[in-house]
Amino acid sequence: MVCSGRLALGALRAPGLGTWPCWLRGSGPTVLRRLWGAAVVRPGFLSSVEEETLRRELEPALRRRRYEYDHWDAAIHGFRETERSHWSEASQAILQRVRAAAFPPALAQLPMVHVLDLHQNGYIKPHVDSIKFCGGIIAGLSLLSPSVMRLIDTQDPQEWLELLLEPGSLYILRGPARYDFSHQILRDEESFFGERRVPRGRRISVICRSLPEGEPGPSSR
Ligand SMILES: O=C(O)CCC(=O)C(=O)O
Ligand SMILES: [Fe+2]
Ligand SMILES: [Mn+2]
Repeated sequence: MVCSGRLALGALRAPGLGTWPCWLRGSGPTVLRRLWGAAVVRPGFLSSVEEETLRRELEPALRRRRYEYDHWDAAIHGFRETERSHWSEASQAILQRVRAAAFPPALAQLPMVHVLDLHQNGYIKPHVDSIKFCGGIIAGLSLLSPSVMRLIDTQDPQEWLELLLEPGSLYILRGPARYDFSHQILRDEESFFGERRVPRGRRISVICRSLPEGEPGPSSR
């Protein structure tokens, strides 16, 4: 699915596409060219049954926790989170699909999956994931609420890209999108994708990451 004529981004042509897809918008052709293949969204990656499978499995563990707000220097506000290594068979199959879509077969991955529950008034400030805890690829599923993820070039704030993350979508950040740009999730008041208002409700993300570089993979332990 492409949305022709909506982007006003000049004559940029993505490989294999007539125009840029309608879930990405950016400051201009340069950023789109730089991040093509590095910041990827796959809308409808999950079926509604798969989304419901994950949600139902995660809800009990999340509900036991309280939303956290009070860390003044923290990147994330209004959230609760958990990490999970044991999953039902149905969820394992879903996560296997995510891993296959996002990671080259030989790349070592963190066995723990990060589950982040953002309250409807929660948000994520611009940050770059620490290289101590995260390798070169981040892959996240979004459940429940749509949201806008904004990437900003850490060297040049004029260069930005926005990702529209619908429930059931998968996003992948790698290469320059992982290291040269910060990422954030907009708070409800600022949650617009161009002209389009994207009301932010509660959002759950399920995030797989590759192993930090220099960290011995499971096979070499
Ligand atoms: O919720 C997301 O999809 C992103 C979370 C994030 O940026 C992080 O935990 O570092
Ligand atoms: Fe992050
Ligand atoms: Mn975290």
